[in-house]
Amino acid sequence: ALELKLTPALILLRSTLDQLQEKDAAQIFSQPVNLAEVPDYLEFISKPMDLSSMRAKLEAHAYCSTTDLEGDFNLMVSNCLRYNSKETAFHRAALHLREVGGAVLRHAHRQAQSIG
Ligand SMILES: CC(=O)c1c[nH]c2ccccc12
Repeated sequence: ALELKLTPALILLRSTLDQLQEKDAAQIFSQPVNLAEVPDYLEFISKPMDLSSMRAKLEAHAYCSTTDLEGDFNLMVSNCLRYNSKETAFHRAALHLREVGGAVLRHAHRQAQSIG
């Protein structure tokens, strides 16, 4: 029902995910790593994660809090830091997203406290 979609908690989660998506301007993290194009990916990464998967989980009510959302964000960033070696653009993009996304999440945690 619409009223369940528009609870303050879901609205905050959606807004937080939208802000994280905006920080990924190059859309490196917007879709799952393509396993057909990157056949060895699962040799290094046991739990792939990306922003589209996070959005699907959010709409399936898989996240109870901004902390849950942060868990998948951190997984997504750490996967990228592990698979892509330090001198790559992807590795540097993950370091940057960790910084700017961390600020987004800290603000979201504070807002979650105020809505109770
Ligand atoms: C986020 C990430 O690691 C990647 C995003 N796109 C990619 C293409 C090839 C290998 C890795 C990636």
